[in-house]
Order: sequence, then C-alpha cells, then structure tokens
Amino acid sequence: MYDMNNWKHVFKLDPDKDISDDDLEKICESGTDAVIVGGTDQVTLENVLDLLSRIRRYTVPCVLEISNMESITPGFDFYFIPSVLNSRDRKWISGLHHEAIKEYGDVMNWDEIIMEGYCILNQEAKAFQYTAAELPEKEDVIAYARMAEKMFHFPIFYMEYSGTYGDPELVQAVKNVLKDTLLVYGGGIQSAKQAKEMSRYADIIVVGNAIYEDIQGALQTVQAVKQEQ
Ligand SMILES: CC(C)=CCC/C(C)=C/CC/C(C)=C/CC/C(C)=C/CC/C(C)=C/CC/C(C)=C/CC/C(C)=C/COP(=O)(O)OP(=O)(O)O
Ligand SMILES: O=P(O)(O)OC[C@@H](O)CO
Ligand SMILES: [Mg+2]
Repeated sequence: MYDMNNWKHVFKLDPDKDISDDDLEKICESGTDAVIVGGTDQVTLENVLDLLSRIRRYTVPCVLEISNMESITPGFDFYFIPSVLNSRDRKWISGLHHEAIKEYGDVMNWDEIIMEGYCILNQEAKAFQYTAAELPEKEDVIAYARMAEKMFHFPIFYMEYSGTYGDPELVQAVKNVLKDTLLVYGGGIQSAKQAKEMSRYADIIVVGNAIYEDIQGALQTVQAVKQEQ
C-alpha cells in the first residue's frame, strides 16, 4: 500500500513518547495504511532512529513528518513536509524549507517527498504556539485549502486539531472545495465513532495521542474506517 490515494487511516507516533514493543506491534499490525513518525518538540535523530528501526520489523509503510533539520535521516518510505499556511512567520511556511533544500537539494529524491499544506486549528496545540499560527475563520480555512490545491499544487491539505476533536462541518466544507489534493484530518480521535465521523469527509484520518492514552480505543479506529469503505 504505497499509494497514498488509497489510504484512509494512519497512526502518528511521537518520538518523544515511550511505546512498548507489544503496543508498537499492535499498531503496526493493526491494518492501518501507514505509520507516521512526527511531533513538535524533543524530536531528535536518536529517538527518530529508535522508532524507525522498531517499525521496520513490520511491513507497514513508514513516513517521517519532518519537524526539524536535525532529525532527518534516510530509511523512511516517504517524507512529509509541513508548510504551515496559517503561520505568521515565513520560517514555518517556506523559510526552513529553503534552508533545507539549499543543504540537501542535490540528494533529494522528490518521489519520496510529499508536501503538506498545514492549517493548525487548535490554539492550545503545541504546534500552534510553536509556529506562531493565527486562528483562521471558516472562510480563511477554505481559502488556505484552495491555495494548497490550486496555487501550490500540494498533494495534501492537513486540518490539524492536534489534542482536540475538531469541527466535522468545517472538515466537510473544506472537502467540498478540494478535487485533487487529499484532505487529511488529525486531532482528538479517540473512538470508532469519531473516526467514522471524520472519515466521512476527510480522505485520511490521523490518530496520534490515543495510542498513548487508550490503545484499545486507538486500535478500534482502524476497523471503523475500513468498514466504511
Ligand atoms: C539525508 C536525507 C535522507 C535527505 C532527505 C532529503 C529531505 C527529505 C530533505 C528535506 C527537505 C525539506 C524541505 C525539509 C523541511 C525542513 C523543515 C524543518 C521544515 C519545517 C516543518 C515545520 C513547519 C515544522 C513545524 C512543526 C510541525 C507543524 C510539526 C508537524 C507535526 C505535528 C503538528 C505534530 C503534533 O504535535 P504533537 O507534538 O503531537 O503535540 P502533542 O505532543 O501535544 O500531542
Ligand atoms: O494526537 P492527536 O490529537 O490524535 O492528533 C493527531 C495528529 O493530527 C497530530 O499531529
Ligand atoms: Mg501528539
């Protein structure tokens, strides 16, 4: 399953959080379409490599969502690169990307690199504060989605509510304006019911914190989404 267009569900593992071998096996063998390694702070080369080597015991596709330069390493199937469209600071939209491409441009395999237009919608999320994001109105979110698809031709538009469950009506409204760009939803999914609800509108749902807070609930989100197909 290396074609993202067929993905419905992914788990996101935070390199800064501990996970037992037993739980990691459950996640990787759950039937999820991919496992993303990513977080906002304390993401180091050491904790990324540790997760990568442990996930590689399984066949599930493995993605690094890049949050800093220090933890970039070869060995992942894909590299997701966020560009925070609602940041006030150019650094998080294209600044660090410019620096990285200056350094790695000659060795980058663009077939593995997937750009994500991020819109961070939870003011309490670490990533919101970290990237100096500003809270958008509904019309702003729709405009960011259109920019992601039509201006930048990003393959992904990511509605990021990290830590809290978002607004399904807004997710639906965004879905209605996207044609080619995949809509990814992440934030606060803890149950099969929530997973089903968001996957009615989003192409791909992301389950993160529930892995660490309620592994059984997290695992149930996979089948919930697959049954909808
Ligand atoms: C040698 C080799 C393999 C080369 C490969 C070439 C390659 C892939 C080069 C990369 C080129 C490139 C353009 C890199 C980009 C560099 C970069 C640092 C860009 C900035 C990315 C960015 C905007 C980061 C900000 C933070 C962010 C949006 C992170 C996303 C993850 C996220 C929101 C997690 C949720 O937060 P979490 O930590 O889970 O919160 P809680 O703990 O509260 O749950
Ligand atoms: O951790 P949660 O709230 O599930 O969010 C998932 C993901 O969107 C975080 O980047
Ligand atoms: Mg998290």
